[in-house]
Amino acid sequence: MTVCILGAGGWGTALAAMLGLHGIESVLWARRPELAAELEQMRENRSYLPGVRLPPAVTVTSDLSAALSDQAWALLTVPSVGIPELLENLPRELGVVLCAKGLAPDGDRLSRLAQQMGFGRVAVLSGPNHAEEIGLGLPAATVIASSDAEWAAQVQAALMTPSLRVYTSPDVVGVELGGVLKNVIALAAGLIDGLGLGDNAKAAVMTRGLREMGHYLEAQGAQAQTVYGLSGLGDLVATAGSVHSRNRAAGEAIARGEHVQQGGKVVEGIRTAGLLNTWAQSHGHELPIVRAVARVVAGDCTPTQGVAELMGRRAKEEG
Ligand SMILES: NC(=O)c1ccc[n+]([C@@H]2O[C@H](COP(=O)([O-])OP(=O)(O)OC[C@H]3O[C@@H](n4cnc5c(N)ncnc54)[C@H](O)[C@@H]3O)[C@@H](O)[C@H]2O)c1
Ligand SMILES: O=P(O)(O)OC[C@H](O)CO
Repeated sequence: MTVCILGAGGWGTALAAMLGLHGIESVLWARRPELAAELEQMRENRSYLPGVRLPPAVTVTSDLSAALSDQAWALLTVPSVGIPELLENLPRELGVVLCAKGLAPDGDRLSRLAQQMGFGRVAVLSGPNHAEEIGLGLPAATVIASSDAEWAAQVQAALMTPSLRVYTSPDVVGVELGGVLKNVIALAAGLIDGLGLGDNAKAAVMTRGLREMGHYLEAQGAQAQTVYGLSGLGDLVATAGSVHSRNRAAGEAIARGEHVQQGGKVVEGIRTAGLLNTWAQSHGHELPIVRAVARVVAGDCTPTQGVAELMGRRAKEEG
């Protein structure tokens, strides 16, 4: 079989390269013909994943219908802002595996958006998976979540290789939102790094951040234990502590007073922080770290003021 991957940024390229390393064929769709041509020719995605070779088993195209030819399902690896438009252009009978770690424009889950748009088979793929490492074939684990267990098992079998261990889960909400929220907490961890506040502060922000993730996941109907799995705690650890993470690096850059460019490599946590903060305020929930990050990235307070606000919250039980 040929795995269909829609989106030729770092993540789509890494998945194609990893499958190719193990002799599994894939077709990688890039929206821009010039990027597709460059990838086909150079066998490397120098803009989004430099240093990772595209094995011969990877075919690149900018023709969406050609990429979808004879495909029962596809991995959607474009950033969350591009998902609505991409879904619009896909046949509703296609099984869609959402790989973006962000939210729909109205703050809802992308998997719910796909269902509302009429897709019958919807899954999410999420876990501690830096493209830079997956693309080189370094060992990693991830989770495919869908309410359709039989189909999830098919996708699991298609993606499982000696370098990627794929688990299934029925908890779409929990797996999807773990990957979404960890980006905001990783941004907070980057702010701590950039301010030079030390390991204790970073441990505090990650641990209290995990609690916020759990609070939000439960409010959205996720299973309680999912936040402690690969897509929650696992991805938080991988992202908040990584040299590869764009979210952590963005926090560090903001704390140093640098401008974070939007439009290059995607930093999902920036947009997510605002959407989650709006939700928390309108629904009367406390997500203090999310709120602090949202305020900092919106320019409503400085990183130092954000930390002071968190430290000055009322005394309470850990819970
Ligand atoms: N990079 C990683 O390590 C990684 C791992 C797991 C999940 N993710 C998630 O995957 C998603 C994509 O991340 P990435 O790292 O591949 O991004 P990236 O910044 O490397 O590349 C984004 C790519 O998407 C393209 N694009 C942008 N808008 C588009 C649209 N409307 N339609 C089609 N293509 C569009 C861009 O041209 C570019 O090729 C994000 O939600 C990210 O959180 C990334
Ligand atoms: O580079 P980031 O911060 O978008 O993180 C990439 C992946 O989500 C890590 O699992």
